[in-house]
Amino acid sequence: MSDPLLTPEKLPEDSDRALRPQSLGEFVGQAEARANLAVFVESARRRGEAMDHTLFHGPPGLGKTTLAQIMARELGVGFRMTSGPVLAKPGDLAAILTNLEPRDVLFIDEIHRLSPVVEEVLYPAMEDFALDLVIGEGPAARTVRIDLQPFTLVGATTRLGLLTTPLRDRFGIPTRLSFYTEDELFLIVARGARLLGVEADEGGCREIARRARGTPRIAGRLLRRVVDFAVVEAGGKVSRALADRALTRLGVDHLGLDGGDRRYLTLIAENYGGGPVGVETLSAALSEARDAIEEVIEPYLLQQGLILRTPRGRMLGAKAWRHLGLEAPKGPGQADLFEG
Ligand SMILES: Nc1ncnc2c1ncn2[C@@H]1O[C@H](COP(=O)(O)OP(=O)(O)OP(=O)(O)O)[C@@H](O)[C@H]1O
Ligand SMILES: [Mg+2]
Repeated sequence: MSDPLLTPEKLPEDSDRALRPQSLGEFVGQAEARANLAVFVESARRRGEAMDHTLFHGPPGLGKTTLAQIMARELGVGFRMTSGPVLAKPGDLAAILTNLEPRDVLFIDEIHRLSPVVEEVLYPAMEDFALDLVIGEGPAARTVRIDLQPFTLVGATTRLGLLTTPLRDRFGIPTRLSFYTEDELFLIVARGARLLGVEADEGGCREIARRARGTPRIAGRLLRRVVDFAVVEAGGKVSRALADRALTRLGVDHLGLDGGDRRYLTLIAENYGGGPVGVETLSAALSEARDAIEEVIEPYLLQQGLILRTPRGRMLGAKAWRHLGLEAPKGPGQADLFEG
């Protein structure tokens, strides 16, 4: 990614632990998902059964991992964590599954990156809490079924569309996470400042929230950087003026866009007349992986109406032209047909 400050992807130095909410009650936003999960958790507890398999999907940094951990804690069960790319062989997954305690939560991050042979192991495990092992080879080979403890699989993915249908269908509770509102991010920033022991006024917290790209992970990261400026230049106090100055110096504009976002928008405006232009073309021109463009850059720009997805490619919305301070070209097929 072009700008490590604004990427919603997890970076090594994110010491998430301090700011990570520990219970559903502490978790801000995603009201619908939270309310539903509270019911499913309570029901599973009362019945003394494993909660149904749950799939979290949505852009990076919105709280998928956090919610999975909270679920285990609220269910009062163990939490095991792995990820699609880490599970190379069927045996890797089988080893984890056979070691689960009853009703444990097994969290598989990036579940869209499971290899097909590993995914095969998951089907009977999810459906019947069983493993089908093949013993022997050739005509003598036979399948032996091993029972597993009942467990809850929690999957997370930034790319729902890349999940196979059989896998997707085995999740009883699919849950979509969406970008946070400014008010929700305000609460998250204010809580973060409290936990970090920093003096931050309402205007300061709101300025950070407004520029956090709808994403709690970015809100936390911007807060830490603004606090650095506050400590060195403002006696440790985060005010609106200090936050504005710090964020502007960090290249984060008033919509929360960073250099990479602006490069993307400017490219479409200046080289492709506002589009439509295909994502492969953009990927080549920006030297960014197509996945990064689709998973990290575009979701927020789409949500903000800065770009539009059409069958022929991406187009700039009227708001993007205004934001770049450029005149939208007139004529059919241009952005003003898609006033957004
Ligand atoms: N609702 C929330 N309230 C407060 N902080 C939150 C909330 N959701 C997420 N966070 C914080 O944002 C950061 C990112 O959350 P998390 O790691 O759960 O995101 P994710 O969706 O799993 O991201 P990825 O797709 O990259 O794995 C964490 O530091 C967490 O503390
Ligand atoms: Mg995660």
